[in-house]
Amino acid sequence: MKHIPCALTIAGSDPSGGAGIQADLKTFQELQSYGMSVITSLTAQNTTGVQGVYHIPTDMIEQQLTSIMNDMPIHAFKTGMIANVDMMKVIEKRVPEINAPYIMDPVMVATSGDPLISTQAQQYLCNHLLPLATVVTPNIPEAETIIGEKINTEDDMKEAAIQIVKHYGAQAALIKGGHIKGDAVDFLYDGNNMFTFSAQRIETKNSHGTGCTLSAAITAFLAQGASFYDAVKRSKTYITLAIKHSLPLGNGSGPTNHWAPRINETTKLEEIKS
Ligand SMILES: Nc1ncnc2c1ncn2[C@@H]1O[C@H](COP(=O)(O)OP(=O)(O)O)[C@@H](O)[C@H]1O
Ligand SMILES: Cc1ncc(COP(=O)(O)OP(=O)(O)O)c(N)n1
Repeated sequence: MKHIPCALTIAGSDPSGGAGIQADLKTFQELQSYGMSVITSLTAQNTTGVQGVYHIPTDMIEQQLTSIMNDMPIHAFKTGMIANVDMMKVIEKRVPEINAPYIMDPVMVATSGDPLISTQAQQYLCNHLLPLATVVTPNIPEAETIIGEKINTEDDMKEAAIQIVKHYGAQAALIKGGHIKGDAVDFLYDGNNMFTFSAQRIETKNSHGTGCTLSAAITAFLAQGASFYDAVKRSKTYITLAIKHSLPLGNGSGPTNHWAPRINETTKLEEIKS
């Protein structure tokens, strides 16, 4: 039987389907990796913001992980919303045992401005989980929180990527440029080289879940054995298409379109899946 790439997400649930676990599983499926999930928190949220949160007890988070690890292969995994230090301790213990590329989306605050993790958890994430990450994918506000400095320019973004690798010990850092004016430019530093991934900015308010979707795509491609560079390049193509065809749903910031590569863009689909 052909190798079946298996990708796992450890994250919070977004019942409106644009971000969190739901975005991750849709992305894994679209990009042809088998998707699995461990749910850390249930949020009540929609395109306008977060209305409520219920945290899954840590022993149940651990049990979900155990069930998967005892029975299923994991070729790459990502984390998203990990709301508190106790949850982080469970994940920290399991990362070395999973022994696969670890993509960390350091989710802190939703685009709506609603906080998704506690202040102590932000600190713990920087000091304990970041050093375990194969690649960490902060947006600009998250990168600012990690390094404790403002980021205003593309040079600041590159400097942040270098600092996160050198100071916090992540193997690679991808700083995403969604929250800065101009083209949507992301920088990847892998400890040796700085790579630039650029796309024209698409004028839309419907960008709910862009970060979750991008990191899930990187996870899906790394599960298939892609190199770092290829995984990020193909993921950037995917997220750009997903934003280009984003969906005007809800009264706030609508979701990206996870099936975008199938919309009259067959050449793009080949480009992503090759
Ligand atoms: N309006 C846009 N047009 C094109 N690409 C975008 C746009 N907004 C964000 N992106 C891209 O989407 C990805 C996620 O970035 P970002 O929005 O910064 O993350 P997050 O959702 O974590 O805040 C990045 O590749 C970024 O460059
Ligand atoms: C459950 C959950 N996890 C993560 C996020 C943040 O998603 P992100 O892709 O960073 O984008 P926005 O939703 O902030 O646009 C979330 N909202 N919910």
